[in-house]
Amino acid sequence: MFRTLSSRSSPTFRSLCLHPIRHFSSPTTAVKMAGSTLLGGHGKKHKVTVIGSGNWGSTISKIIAENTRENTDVFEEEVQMWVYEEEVTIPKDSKHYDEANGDKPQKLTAIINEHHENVKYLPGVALPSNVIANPSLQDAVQNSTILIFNLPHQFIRNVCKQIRGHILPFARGISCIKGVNVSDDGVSLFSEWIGEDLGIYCGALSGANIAGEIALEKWSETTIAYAPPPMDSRAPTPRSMSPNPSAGDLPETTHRDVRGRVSKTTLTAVPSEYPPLDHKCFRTLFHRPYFHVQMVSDVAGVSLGGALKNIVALAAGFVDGRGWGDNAKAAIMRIGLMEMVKFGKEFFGETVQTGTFTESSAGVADLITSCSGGRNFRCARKAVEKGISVQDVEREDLNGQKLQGTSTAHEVNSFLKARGLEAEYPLFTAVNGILLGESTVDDIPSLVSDT
Ligand SMILES: NC(=O)c1ccc[n+]([C@@H]2O[C@H](COP(=O)([O-])OP(=O)(O)OC[C@H]3O[C@@H](n4cnc5c(N)ncnc54)[C@H](O)[C@@H]3O)[C@@H](O)[C@H]2O)c1
Ligand SMILES: O=P(O)(O)OC[C@H](O)CO
Repeated sequence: MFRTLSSRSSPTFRSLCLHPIRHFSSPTTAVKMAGSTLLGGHGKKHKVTVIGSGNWGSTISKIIAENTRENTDVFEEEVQMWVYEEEVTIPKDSKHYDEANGDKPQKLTAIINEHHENVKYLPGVALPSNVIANPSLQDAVQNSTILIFNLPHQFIRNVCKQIRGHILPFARGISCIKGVNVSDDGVSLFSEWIGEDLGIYCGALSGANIAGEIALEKWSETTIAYAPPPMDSRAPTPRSMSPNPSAGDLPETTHRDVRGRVSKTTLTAVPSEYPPLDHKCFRTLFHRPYFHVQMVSDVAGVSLGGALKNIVALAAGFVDGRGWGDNAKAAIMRIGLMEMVKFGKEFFGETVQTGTFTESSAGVADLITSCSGGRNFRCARKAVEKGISVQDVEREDLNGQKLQGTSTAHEVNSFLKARGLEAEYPLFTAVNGILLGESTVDDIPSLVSDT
């Protein structure tokens, strides 16, 4: 059913492996050197906005604000964080609970700006005071050169609609969203969808990144995929400092999309008054001693890893909830990883590197962590244990946080079904069938068996 993956020693395998950019031996030194020596000396600084403030959005805002504070020659210290405004009651067990206010609901942005804590989506974690919660999308993105998209994928379309025409034409994005966009035309990644919709270049961040652990500064790794568009590396940065596989002989305003085609989006170059937006700059923005960044250029592989592993995590939760133990979970991960690679190769072509799935944090590592303790896994496990739907568990247990696996399973299934390819992806198909009540967990072994 599947093509066999290349053996470790084969040239094909070697050429597909990742070649991370290794910059410096110590993370702290890296931040300092990159900020003061390599990126500084430009007239303007980058302003950063994080669009989204959930569990991961708040954690990423914390990371970024710590780094903008340490690199004020490159970035404006203040980080705007767009918050989907809601009225929130501070929980009684929170240190910010105030007897005088009691259970009176308050605006989430006001709570964050006063107490420097997102009491609803990241309770108990102090945010740096340079994270500014902003309920206005258009105000939050104004004059920002770096836009970090970090919200559940079901909301991104509406958010992009609201900011279109209100961002700098030369802004650049990083999508931290784990999901895929399916339409009649096919399947697209949020990084490419955002880029095309807003007329900017957008890379992707994904990894074995359970937000709660990183917010507590427990060590983890992540992968950032960013292929700087040619016009950015031509103007301010010597080519040798900005690895750029998308360059070549393209005209000034064009670049290659994640599938290796010449993009229809016309880009505006980042003016040379700003420090160059390249791998070093993004590493400086995201890397912390407890959050290690690997820079790559495979945007499709990184985005697909983050999206598709959520379907596999649901399957892992199903078999765990059924009480089948670690062997069954390992089988789910093995089959899931193969379907992820197959999907990437089949629909995103040769630009997708197998090594992104098999070697990076955005691939196999995220699969393992998500199948061990992620929300999709936990909710699916509980649903089977209690005999209720995954959506019911999500509503009851997650306090407004959103699962990405359920909608991704449906979206990927409708894409495969329309092409008559459901049987080629038996695990993805089984998960969708179980969510719809058409199959049971007991059916999984026979559904995924290729013998
Ligand atoms: N939480 C994690 O551990 C984690 C880690 C890595 C990646 N991710 C990915 O990050 C992305 C963001 O997830 P999260 O965990 O930060 O979110 P979340 O599930 O914790 O929070 C839900 C967010 O959606 C917002 N929201 C609710 N209704 C909305 C609306 N109508 N319009 C816009 N926003 C609305 C809420 O305000 C809240 O910020 C997802 O794609 C997720 O897969 C999450
Ligand atoms: O909690 P989940 O299932 O949304 O997964 C969280 C992260 O994506 C794990 O890397």
